[in-house]
Amino acid sequence: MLKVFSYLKSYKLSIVIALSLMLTELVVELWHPLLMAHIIDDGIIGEDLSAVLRWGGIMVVLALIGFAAGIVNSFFAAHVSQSFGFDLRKHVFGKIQTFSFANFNKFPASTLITRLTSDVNQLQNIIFMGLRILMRAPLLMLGGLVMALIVNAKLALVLVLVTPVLLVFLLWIMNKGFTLFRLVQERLDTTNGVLRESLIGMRLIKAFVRFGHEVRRFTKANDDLMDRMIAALRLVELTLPLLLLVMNLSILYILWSGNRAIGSDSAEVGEIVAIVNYTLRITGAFSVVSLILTSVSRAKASGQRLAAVLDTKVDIVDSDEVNGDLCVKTGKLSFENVSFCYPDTDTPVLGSVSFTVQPGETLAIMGATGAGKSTLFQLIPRLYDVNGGTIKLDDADIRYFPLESLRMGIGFVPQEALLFTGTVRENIRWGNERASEDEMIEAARRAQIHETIMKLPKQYDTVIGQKGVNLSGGQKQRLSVARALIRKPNLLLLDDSTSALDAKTEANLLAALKEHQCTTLIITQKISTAMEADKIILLEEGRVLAEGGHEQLLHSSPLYRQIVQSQLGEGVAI
Ligand SMILES: Nc1ncnc2c1ncn2[C@@H]1O[C@H](COP(=O)(O)OP(=O)(O)OP(=O)(O)O)[C@@H](O)[C@H]1O
Repeated sequence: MLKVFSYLKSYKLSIVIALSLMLTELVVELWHPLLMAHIIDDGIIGEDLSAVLRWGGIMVVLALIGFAAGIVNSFFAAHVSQSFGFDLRKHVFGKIQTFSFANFNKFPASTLITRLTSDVNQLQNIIFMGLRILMRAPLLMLGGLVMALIVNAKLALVLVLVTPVLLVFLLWIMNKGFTLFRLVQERLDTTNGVLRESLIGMRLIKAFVRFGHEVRRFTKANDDLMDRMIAALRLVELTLPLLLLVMNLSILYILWSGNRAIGSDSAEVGEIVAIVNYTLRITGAFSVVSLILTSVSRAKASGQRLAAVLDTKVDIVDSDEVNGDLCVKTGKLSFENVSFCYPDTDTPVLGSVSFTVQPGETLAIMGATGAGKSTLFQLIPRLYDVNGGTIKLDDADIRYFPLESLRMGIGFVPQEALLFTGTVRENIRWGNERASEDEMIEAARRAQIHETIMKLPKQYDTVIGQKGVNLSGGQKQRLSVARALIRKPNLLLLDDSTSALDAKTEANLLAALKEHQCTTLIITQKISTAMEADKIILLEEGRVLAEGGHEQLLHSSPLYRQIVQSQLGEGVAI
């Protein structure tokens, strides 16, 4: 939690200025009842007009000073809170970029969005209020109490008894509220999650006419959020009427005992007016605290949620034995007895997988759905670490490579062709921003997408909608391939990335990849693609069932033969 607030350090001077101005306002506020007492006792009861004018004049000057201090304080409070929010969002976002997939399992996208938006906002609000009014409230209570005791200790005794009890009560409510508001933020995560899924899956929802179902799902999440919010608000809303009741009873007691004190000449009218005035200010301070109690409790819950993100241990980082000089050079890849199961699960997805791909070779990986093909790919750029065995690149354990240079040397085209909002140019150059225009066109040509791009309304400047909505599946796949090729990787991983291409385009793409001698691993379900590879491995339930060239497997693997015959017909010559 302290880590979250450490981002305030950069604004020490502004905070000191804001707090000094807040103190100025406070002093002015505490001075007022004393001046009022002088006006009543010296001026009105003593029938001295000059005393009224003198004390009244001082009162006006002080009020102007307080007013100016309040305005400048607001400027500084706004500057500090907004800058703090900016820094916090930046750092949390930066931290999320370093997360491994195991970390993402703990923090799904919807909760990270809520934390980066709503939770940061809660903290910003509380910092603004803290510098503006919140910190003033306890000081006003303490100052009011001390001043009332100075004016007439006997009459102010009731305040000494009541104020600490109310403070303890407020702290108790704050603590309870914190637990309730943490639940509110969790429900907000769920609501955001449902909303996000519905918006992303809008085409599917319309096609399946599942509009009613989605509305019901959202309404349930929304209802849940409302219920939690009402429960939390009910608790904090109870505090203000209770505080006002106790403080008003105290004022009645002060007036009653003050009346008796005047009778016995142990107090003056001005003193009673001053003490009542201080009691009203203490009541005001309590009201402020109780009104922003919601924000305090919410901010505490939000602070903890953001601290949880910042304190998360990233489990895939450079190892202690990292060799800073290593980078992917030849693209030779070997798996040696690799086994793996996903974090928090105990079912092995890969077991004792071994194979080698020589530099410039193409390896096709085939296997039934769920066999572990995509998982195998994810281990190569260390999106997950192996549980057993070793993966070697250029004959060195991938754990000895600096993570960044390992990933920079690999061109990865995931199963789902994910594009970003922006132009075609921006999407291809996303793979390598330093690439020249010619290099970008070269990558597009190799990916067999250049001709298609030239037919688009603004060619490379054509804007692609969110997630590439205005492109076909095959166009998206080829753009993703171009984005990987612009890096000029020595190792290319294509996860079923040519599935939507027609046979001719696919053959051209594979031929273009071969020309550049980059080691290529390609997951595919199509025999026509696998036949183009130098070597094929058949994966079944996380194990290598067969390995070899097309002809070799036709003779040695009944399963491969079966796949070939199912795709190319029974009459294939063996
Ligand atoms: N993030 C994950 N957490 C836990 N288990 C997972 C995760 N991702 C995949 N799995 C499991 O690992 C197994 C292998 O999945 P993988 O995606 O590697 O298969 P695949 O061979 O690529 O399948 P497909 O051809 O359908 O893409 C499956 O049983 C799947 O349920």
